[in-house]
Amino acid sequence: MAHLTHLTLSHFRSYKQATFAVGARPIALFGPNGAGKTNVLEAISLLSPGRGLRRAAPEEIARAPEAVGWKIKAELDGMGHTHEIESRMEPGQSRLTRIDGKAAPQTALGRLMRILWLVPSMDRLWLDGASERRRFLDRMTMSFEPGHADATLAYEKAMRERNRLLKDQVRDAAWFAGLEAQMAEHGAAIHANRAMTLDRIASAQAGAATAFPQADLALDEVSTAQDKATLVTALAENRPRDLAAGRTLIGPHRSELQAIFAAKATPARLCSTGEQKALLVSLILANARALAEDLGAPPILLLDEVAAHLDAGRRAALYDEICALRAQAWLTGTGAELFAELGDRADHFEVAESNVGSRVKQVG
Ligand SMILES: Nc1ncnc2c1ncn2[C@@H]1O[C@H](COP(=O)(O)OP(=O)(O)OP(=O)(O)O)[C@@H](O)[C@H]1O
Repeated sequence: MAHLTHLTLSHFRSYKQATFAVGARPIALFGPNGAGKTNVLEAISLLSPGRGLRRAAPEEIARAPEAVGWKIKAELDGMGHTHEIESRMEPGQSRLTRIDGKAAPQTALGRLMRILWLVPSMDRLWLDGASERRRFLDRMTMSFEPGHADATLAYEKAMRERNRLLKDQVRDAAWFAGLEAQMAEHGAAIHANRAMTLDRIASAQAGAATAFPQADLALDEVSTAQDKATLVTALAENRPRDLAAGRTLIGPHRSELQAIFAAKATPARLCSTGEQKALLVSLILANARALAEDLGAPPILLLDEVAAHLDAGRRAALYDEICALRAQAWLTGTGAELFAELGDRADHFEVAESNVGSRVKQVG
């Protein structure tokens, strides 16, 4: 079972310096608003590729007012192997990753451990714009296939260049054809990876004894060609419309992830707030179960205020399912509820703000 054993935060947001040791079982962080609970989860999320669960600019994370750069150090126990992971930023430099003392690309983190998260801003996932849902789908996809990140970056790079041609009204057919071939190649890979994710999630939901409602996911590809040959033709044919719009109007960057509350045949956006949250939890748990099956170990889960909008029955089911998964889940909450409901199935830490920055103290 892959889990963190130690976490040290230096000059990270509200933390000047904090170290804590944790076990493999769930970890409950409780404390008042602004104490620094989400900051801990964000630090862990920065041990995976990307900008973390707040999608913050790396320089914004350095502890104000001194802002001398920040560092996160963690020890990972991954099925018998231990690793030391460091993610840091010095002022004026870009983010650096080290694994076992050696510089490593961020993508190496995605292969070392899988981290999934649910944060309160995702409570609006089914209501907000399609780009949030694509991001959600792509994060699930990267958890199954870390190489999905490379395909996405390569596709976006080629698309940005094509968009520049469109904006500047350049009409060089060979130039367009070269970029469209790249977009089609990576776009087809993106589509295939996303389709594999939907299959994996559907079977993980169908085969599980869970109290959470099944969310049927589908990709609306109305304007999106799916294989390389069709996409390259569609991009070429769409050039006049794209030139008029000044940007690329078709491709996997426009796909829409649709979700249906299966038992009610209701689109997620029309469900109640609690039902929408339950669908999200259902997907995260399915993602975690599928990964546990693929890798032989569950992912690390970061669940920020996950209890919000869930009724008591669903909260109890969530905690039971996390424990059954044997995942190292990091949960936050402001009150005694988390303490009472998780009881001695979790290690409890009190987070408090002091004059030397946030503090984390184990209390049970
Ligand atoms: N770069 C930074 N430097 C110093 N403090 C920061 C920085 N970024 C954020 N903070 C502070 O960190 C504090 C803790 O934030 P965090 O989101 O972790 O709180 P929380 O315990 O999750 O609270 P809530 O229950 O309200 O969600 C906030 O008061 C915020 O102002």
